[in-house]
Amino acid sequence: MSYLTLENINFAYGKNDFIIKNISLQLWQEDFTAVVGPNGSGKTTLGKLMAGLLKPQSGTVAIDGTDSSSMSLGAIGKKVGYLFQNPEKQIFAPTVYEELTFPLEIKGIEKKVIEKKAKEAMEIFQISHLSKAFPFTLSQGEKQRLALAAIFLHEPGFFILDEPTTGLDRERKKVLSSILKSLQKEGVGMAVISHDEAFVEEHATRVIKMIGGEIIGDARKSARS
Ligand SMILES: Nc1ncnc2c1ncn2[C@@H]1O[C@H](COP(=O)(O)OP(=O)(O)OP(=O)(O)O)[C@@H](O)[C@H]1O
Repeated sequence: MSYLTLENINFAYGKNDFIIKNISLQLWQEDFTAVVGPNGSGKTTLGKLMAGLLKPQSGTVAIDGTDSSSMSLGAIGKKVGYLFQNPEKQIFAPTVYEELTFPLEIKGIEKKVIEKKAKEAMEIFQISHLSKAFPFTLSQGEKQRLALAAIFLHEPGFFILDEPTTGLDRERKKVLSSILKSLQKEGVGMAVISHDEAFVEEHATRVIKMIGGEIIGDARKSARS
């Protein structure tokens, strides 16, 4: 079964023209899907619709078999993690450690379990040495790995990443690439909005091309396993 299923989606910001025009799309966890296309073609908007952050004027988005219009944002967050183009948008706490532990505390999870989970996430995302740092002083790559670690703690089955390589040097890109590869090995689905052709070439098993709010290409590079 596809993990994300969009059917006849139309979306406009307020009273403006439609930005997304009658898109139907199925995304599978087994794929690493890249969404490409020129600036303004609607990639970010489509990503936010997939993640339930925007609601379409018409059409449906089903997440893991459930119509997302009947799901709370919290319930959606457990299924789909969304990395914003600017990771600063999703960082709130005074330290890296608290950024990771706070959402779990609100959930009422036991302190020892929280500590273990946060430590594990910091190791995976290579930010253990920054545990006590103020998140806003981190580099772009570190902020991004922190945002990814925070998403990871919700254990979503699918990640949607908006331009994840922007502002990363070659080394940081390598770190990100290996993290995404190991997440995918564990069965987490990936959809990446990207202008980075080398990154898309390296990772994507499927490439969706958008122009003017429509899908004009959908090519699979390797068989879905
Ligand atoms: N909050 C908003 N309110 C009104 N219009 C918006 C808003 N966000 C985006 N748009 C418009 O929607 C269109 C599609 O934008 P979107 O960001 O989805 O495209 P994109 O393909 O991701 O572009 P880029 O590659 O530049 O990030 C653009 O014309 C943009 O100006």
